[in-house]
Amino acid sequence: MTNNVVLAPETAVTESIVVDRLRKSYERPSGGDLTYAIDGVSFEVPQGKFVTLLGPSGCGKTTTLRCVAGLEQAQEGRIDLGGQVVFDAMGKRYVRPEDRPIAMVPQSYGIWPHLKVIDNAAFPLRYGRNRGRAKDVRERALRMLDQVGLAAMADRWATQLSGGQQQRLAFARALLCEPEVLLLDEPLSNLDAKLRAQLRQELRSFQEQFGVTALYVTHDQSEALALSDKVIVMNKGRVEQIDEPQRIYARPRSSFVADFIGSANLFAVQHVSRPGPDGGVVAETGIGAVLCGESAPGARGGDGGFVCVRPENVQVRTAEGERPALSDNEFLGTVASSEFLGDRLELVVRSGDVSITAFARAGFACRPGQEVVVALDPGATRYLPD
Ligand SMILES: Nc1ncnc2c1ncn2[C@@H]1O[C@H](COP(=O)(O)OP(=O)(O)OP(=O)(O)O)[C@@H](O)[C@H]1O
Repeated sequence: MTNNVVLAPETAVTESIVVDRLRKSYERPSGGDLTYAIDGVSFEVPQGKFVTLLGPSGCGKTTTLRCVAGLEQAQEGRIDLGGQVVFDAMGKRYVRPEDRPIAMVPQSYGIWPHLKVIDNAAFPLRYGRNRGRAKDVRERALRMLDQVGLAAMADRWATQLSGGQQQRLAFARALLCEPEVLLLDEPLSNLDAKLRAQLRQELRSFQEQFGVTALYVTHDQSEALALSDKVIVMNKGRVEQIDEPQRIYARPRSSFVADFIGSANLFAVQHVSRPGPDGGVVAETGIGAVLCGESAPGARGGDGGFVCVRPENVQVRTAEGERPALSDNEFLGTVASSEFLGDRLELVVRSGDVSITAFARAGFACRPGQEVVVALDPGATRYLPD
């Protein structure tokens, strides 16, 4: 592949990033079967949006981000940034990282230790893609440092900053590149939990203020849900689901997504009825017949799949009498464990050979071994055909 830096003509752009059927394998030094680190990854990010690549270690998030940056080349697929084709395996087009309209904030901040804070911030104005355009380099860098709360430390050595301050400096420097797309590879992972929560909100508000498109990599689901306009959930090199955070949580498409995001009860299904016009099904499970108000795409009548219900959508009440009356989606069970979490109890109830996790109010009186009735809210109970 040649280092062709000729760009396609500008077109009307609404998508800042278009990734189309990207496939990449790494060569194995010891030989053996080729496996794809990313295998047919496609997604689009509209201008000014914040989109997160989320998934477990090794699922291909960083490889995808590095392909967008131009630090890796895929064997198949195409990437457009800001309406320009920056990579096309078929057309043999590859634009070098320094010629792409991007800035990258790596996990380790990428701060130059031998430079003062101000010179780190001013680096892209002096040596970057837009060098020579800015006359008032120091003033512009100072203004940006002021925005991220570091102006008073401008003349310190960069190594004299705390981790959180270095992260802000890395962010200021990236924004001074005036990128179309900001690429962030787990930029908060070296910070403690409290600082992470504070900085992620700051990061989001800077991103919105500057109107830059952000592609963010994390394996931390709460970070992804809190920050993103859309989340791309990846598993084994493939995209499992692309959706808004609320939909990812409430309407997972697969048992993998349901299990990876938050906690979920997943009951194996022996047999399921054909979905009705509203997507509802009746699923035969180890606890009996469960009414599911919705099905994920691809559901048909037949065998297999899972019922998915979040613990907050399971109600628990004390079983009254020897044979308590049960309505639809109510099941008799025995409390296996009860944990006090401050604002609520987390209960595990055994029903048949199935364990159901539920939340109850902190004052709910129950003890292990006690008989209870669990009720699954049909509107929040979902059938996943995978
Ligand atoms: N330079 C490389 N050479 C060989 N294999 C690699 C290389 N980089 C990544 N891989 C493999 O490609 C797969 C995807 O890796 P990648 O770093 O993209 O995953 P990730 O989702 O970002 O993981 P993490 O959250 O741990 O950083 C993994 O199986 C990994 O071992």
